[in-house]
Amino acid sequence: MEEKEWQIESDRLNRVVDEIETQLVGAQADYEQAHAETFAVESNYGANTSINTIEEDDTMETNAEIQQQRNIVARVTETEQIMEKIVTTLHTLEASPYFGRVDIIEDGDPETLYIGLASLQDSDNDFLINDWRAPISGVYYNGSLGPVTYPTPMGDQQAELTKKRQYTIEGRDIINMFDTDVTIGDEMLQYALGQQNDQTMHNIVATIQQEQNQIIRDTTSDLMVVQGVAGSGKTSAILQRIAFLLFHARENLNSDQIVLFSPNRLFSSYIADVLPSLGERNMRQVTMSEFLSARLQGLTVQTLFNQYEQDQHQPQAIRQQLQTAMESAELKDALQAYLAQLAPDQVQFTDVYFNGEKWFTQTEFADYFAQLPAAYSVMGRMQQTKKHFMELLQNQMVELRQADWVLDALNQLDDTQYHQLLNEDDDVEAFSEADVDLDATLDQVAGAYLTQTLQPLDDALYNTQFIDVYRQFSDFLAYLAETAFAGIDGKWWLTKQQRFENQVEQHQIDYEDAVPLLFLRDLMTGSGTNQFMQYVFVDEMQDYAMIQMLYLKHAFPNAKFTLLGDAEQALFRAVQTPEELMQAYADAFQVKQRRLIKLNKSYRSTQQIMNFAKALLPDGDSIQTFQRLGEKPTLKQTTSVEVADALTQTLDRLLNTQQTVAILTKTQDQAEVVSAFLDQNNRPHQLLNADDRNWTSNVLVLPIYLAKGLEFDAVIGYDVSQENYPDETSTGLLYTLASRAMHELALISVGPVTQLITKVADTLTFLE
Ligand SMILES: Nc1ncnc2c1ncn2[C@@H]1O[C@H](COP(=O)(O)OP(=O)(O)OP(=O)(O)O)[C@@H](O)[C@H]1O
Repeated sequence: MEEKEWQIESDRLNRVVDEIETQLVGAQADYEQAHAETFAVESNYGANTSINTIEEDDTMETNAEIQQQRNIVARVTETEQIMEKIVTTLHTLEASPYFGRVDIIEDGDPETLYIGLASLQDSDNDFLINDWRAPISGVYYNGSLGPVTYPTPMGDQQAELTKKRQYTIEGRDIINMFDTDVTIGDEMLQYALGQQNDQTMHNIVATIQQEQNQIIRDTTSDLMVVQGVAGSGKTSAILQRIAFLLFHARENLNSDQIVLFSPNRLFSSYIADVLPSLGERNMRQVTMSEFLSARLQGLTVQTLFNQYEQDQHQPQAIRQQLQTAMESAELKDALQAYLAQLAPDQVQFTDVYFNGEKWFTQTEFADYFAQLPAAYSVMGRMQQTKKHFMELLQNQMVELRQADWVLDALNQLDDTQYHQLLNEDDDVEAFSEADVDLDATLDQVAGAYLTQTLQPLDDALYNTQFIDVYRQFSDFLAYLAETAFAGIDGKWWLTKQQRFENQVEQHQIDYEDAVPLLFLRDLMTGSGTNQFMQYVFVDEMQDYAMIQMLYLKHAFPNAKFTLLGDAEQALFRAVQTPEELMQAYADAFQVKQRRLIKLNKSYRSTQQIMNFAKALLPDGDSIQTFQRLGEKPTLKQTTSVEVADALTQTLDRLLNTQQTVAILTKTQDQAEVVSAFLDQNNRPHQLLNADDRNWTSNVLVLPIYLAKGLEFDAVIGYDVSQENYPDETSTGLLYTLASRAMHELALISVGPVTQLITKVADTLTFLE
């Protein structure tokens, strides 16, 4: 580019940074003032609340005052947070003010817009930088030169795009800059992708590709399914999409209303920096096992990974069939059919206890339920039963105000406890009148005491704990036996029932049973839904069973769903085509607006690594690779005697040029073997398992399934032998393994290499 052009850009950059620095001085001062104010109010608030609580006559006044003080604290804290955010944003912009520019002609007027991580206005309210999420910024990512449109509140606006320029800027220095005419050009991407991995993911806003942009900027789909090949930017798209949604619905959406189901715990820390780097708070994150455990308190839910490890030891055909049946969408139909035919005497009621004694008995619940009209659904009758017993409890509480044990208990209270109970009654007027009448006061305190003391009972009723869900589920399994569900002989269902009962006795539950059990409970009781969640994201969707997806839809009925995954990376179940998946989800979710997006271009790995990974797949040809060159992956065949040496040599070689090296194994047991080899040879490393949330070492040993969604500079695939990867069912594992590597891949086989790899030998370099 001409020197003059550089000069113009450089001058402008300097002016923008000057403006940022000026604004920073002001913002910093405002922030410090806000901080001082919060501190002053908080100190004051603390002092005020401690004065009056002992003086009983002042109690009411203090309460009102506390409320007022709280409001003040909330207000000043909010101001402080806003100021802090402005300062942080300005610091971010100072480090790199913008990365893109578009020149457009709109209604005959030329306009130049600069695009960065956040917007910046000067004192005349002119935009010096536009937020990458602003509607106009869309043309930077989407449009080729020529006519473009972008959305405005008044409808689509037409414009002519005459220039698109990209920059790499550090502070006041333009490191690189070039014009491009189509989408975001290769040079910037080359640079971004050639970097070494520093253990956490980065945002990609400077180089978002057109096809990724569709996912990020979609605001209308109720269900979006993204099938994207390994390294195509699915996870990146999720995170930038969240930042985009938070920007667009700032008033109506906050990050607590977005949840991401992530494949494993390591992944959560891997992506933790992306949203903060974009000036947003992280969404909620949970793995499926964590989500289920939270809903099944008291039981240890087996994880998907335990299930996988267990299957390695006992791949029994029948167990597999039972599992598939338990995970199918049809199981939900079976649950509904079961409930529809459930006779009152089959409902498994249980006693509700208080202080070790039965308060309401199983028979009372059963009798009440049985006399309700059978025309109502089980759920309807159950809710009526719950309502009835909750009212009954309320009435009992009124009667019990005079009971001896209650009066005795009140006599034991000291003054503070007594007054605390009085204060718990938030009906202020009733309290002031009651104050003059001793009997009424006592009655009121007794009422408050009972409400507090019997709260666990109220909770138990509210949570329908009068149903024994485990016995009910066992009965459901018997029903599956009777109906030979999924064409499986009843005797096998009975063995499943037996296993379930044994497990529950040990406070455990199989992964595949957890969702059906929760579904049964929720369908019986009308519970388990969260109306507040607005967006649900599921990464690695191919690892979820259909029944689990249905359950998520049930649990978050108001949420829009974005499901992302790669059918080829299916480690735990059979591969499905994207169209099949979309159809299945769309039928199951019954949504109006749905969209299927396919990402076929892979960005993570060098072309050589991807050529190998693609070759492993039957339809690998459809995967496009990004032109970034490296060495061919290597393969070394060794023996069980020499493997430890081969491993250490390979590791040492890779560490010469790469920062992070992951040794990926098929199972956790093999990871332990590898770790022992490295220990013997004094190679520092970290062995990871399913409970780990983060890592610190630059040499990691872990099973492939825990590396899902992650990436490393170099990967060593440990023991790619025929014995370890015997047939096509292992293709997904090898493909996932290979596609975790950004720059280098080395494979080691103990004994003969798997045929899955020998047939693609030309994509590899063999080492002696
Ligand atoms: N537009 C882009 N600009 C820069 N880097 C990108 C872009 N798209 C993807 N990448 C990089 O490619 C790598 C893979 O992206 P990401 O992890 O989002 O892919 P994925 O589809 O979720 O992969 P997988 O399914 O294999 O886990 C990351 O390092 C990401 O930063």
